[in-house]
Amino acid sequence: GVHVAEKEAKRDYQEVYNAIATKIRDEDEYDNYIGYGPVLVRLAWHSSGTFDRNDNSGGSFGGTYRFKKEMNDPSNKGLQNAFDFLRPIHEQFPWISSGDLYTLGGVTAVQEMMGPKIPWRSGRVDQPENTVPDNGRLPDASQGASYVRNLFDRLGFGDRETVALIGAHALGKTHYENSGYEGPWGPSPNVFTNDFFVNLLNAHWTLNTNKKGVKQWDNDQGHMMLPTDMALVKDPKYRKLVEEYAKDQDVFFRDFSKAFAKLLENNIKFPDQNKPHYFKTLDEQDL
Ligand code: HEM
Ligand SMILES: CC(=O)Cn1cnc2ccccc21
Repeated sequence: GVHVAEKEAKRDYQEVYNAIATKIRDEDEYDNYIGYGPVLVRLAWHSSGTFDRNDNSGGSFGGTYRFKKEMNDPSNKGLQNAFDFLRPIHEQFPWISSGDLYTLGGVTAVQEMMGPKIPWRSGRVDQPENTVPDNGRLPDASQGASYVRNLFDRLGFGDRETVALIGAHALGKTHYENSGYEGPWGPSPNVFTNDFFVNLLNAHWTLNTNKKGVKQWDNDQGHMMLPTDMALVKDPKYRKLVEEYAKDQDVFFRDFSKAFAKLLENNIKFPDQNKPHYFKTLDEQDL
């Protein structure tokens, strides 16, 4: 059922944001100097994307990613890097819940990669191991548009929110050892832009079977797209939205911010007193 967040305690969440942001800035060598930003965004998404609106199960509230059943979900391969990155932050701030930490990590990463401000509320409460949702709720990249539409409908999202959210694939890269897909990163792996949409529309894409026997789309500049990425330009309704976001990064940022905040809060009811935090970036604080 829907979880009720606990009333916000007198805590300095900007301090936690700053610790995460400073660590992202310092540990820049990870993944061939892409850094930890993208994998932190993926952890926030995967810890929230288990939500099912049909029975109000899953979602970020209980911080259940910390348990091996969820951590070892094949869909979560590679996210241990984000978990290990956050461990010293959790030791420094033991009062923060796992669910709050995993979602705050994604918010910090988006903002420090020059993405939009993401409003964030605290109050998630760690739940026991017997509340871990089943594996298999996160999306399969080999599928087409109708699969994507159904999966995001289960998460409570329409077409506009779905296309905006997948725009996060402007960040980071795919890794053979995690998902069986591989591709050098896109034009801006650790700076948030609308490049994913521009790329989808402008490049010439060829469907190949890669070294792991997995089908993926490659272009002549060495970039790649997943089948579910390509579905966004094959489906006419999705394509309209891709064209809109490729033309206007501000509209993409506005829609991404709303949808990402909603994703991280799925299945949670927050007390009115828990106001959304709009965190300052390190640059805005001259740190
Ligand atoms: C149809 C929906 C989606 C599918 C099938 C999908 C699938 C994937 C796959 C296969 C990877 C590569 C993982 C690896 O090999 O390391 C990946 C990476 C990534 N995904 Fe998605 N994804 C989806 C939606 C999303 C959403 C909604 C977000 C965030 C809002 C997101 C954020 C990311 C990020 C940031 C990476 C790069 C991670 C890194 O560089 O380590 N994805 N995704
Ligand atoms: C930047 C780009 O389009 C490369 N790319 C395309 N699809 C992706 C999925 C996950 C991570 C990176 C991805």
